[in-house]
Amino acid sequence: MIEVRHLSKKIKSTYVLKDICYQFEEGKIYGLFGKNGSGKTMLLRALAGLIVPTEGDVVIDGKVLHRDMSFPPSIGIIIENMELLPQYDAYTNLYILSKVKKIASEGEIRKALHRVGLDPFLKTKVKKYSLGMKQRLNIAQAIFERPDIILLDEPTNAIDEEGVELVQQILLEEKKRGATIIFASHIKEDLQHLCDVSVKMSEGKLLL
Ligand SMILES: Nc1ncnc2c1ncn2[C@@H]1O[C@H](COP(=O)(O)OP(=O)(O)OP(=O)(O)O)[C@@H](O)[C@H]1O
Repeated sequence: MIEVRHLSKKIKSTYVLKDICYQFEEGKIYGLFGKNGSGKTMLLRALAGLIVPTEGDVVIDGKVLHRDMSFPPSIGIIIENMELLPQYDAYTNLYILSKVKKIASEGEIRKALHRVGLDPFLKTKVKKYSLGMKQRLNIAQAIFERPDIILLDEPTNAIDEEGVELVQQILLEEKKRGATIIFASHIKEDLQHLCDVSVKMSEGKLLL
């Protein structure tokens, strides 16, 4: 379970997150919706431990981020401006990442690529990928180690219709596995129907 306690973030003199209190329950899909600049990415960054709150806490399974741990121990994430390693192919990108935690086998890496609709044996360097192919690889990167928490910022960005269906299928499969999924989107149509809970954000606040 992820508990957000009176979370605020001030950048320069502006609060971009304002006193957010919320509990994300295990094994559910949450959609954060809201206009550009409403704070969705910032909230995902706070949940991932990528920004330190100005006030309040993020508590994961009873442990406070930045006090008891630096980052959530089991997390997969797509965040804005993610950088893949452009000079390598898709498999090598995930293979290099897999050496950090040593959770995923080579077979599991190829399976993750297959799940997002990429050819697991394609030797093309990622720098030659289309935007949609890069986004598919981002999704594979977020799920291939079967994390407990999956945070996805605009997961269907640049993805075609067929790809969106794959993303939908993957989210449902990951939920079935027990993962807690929180995604942010400013488009309601493609993923909202999968959400157990849809939450609206506006001006740094959750509208509940
Ligand atoms: N590095 C930064 N420095 C200063 N302000 C920032 C920074 N990053 C974001 N902000 C501000 O924080 C607010 C929330 O931004 P955030 O990126 O979380 O919005 P969002 O809801 O994800 O928008 P989008 O749908 O465009 O991705 C915005 O007002 C933005 O200008």
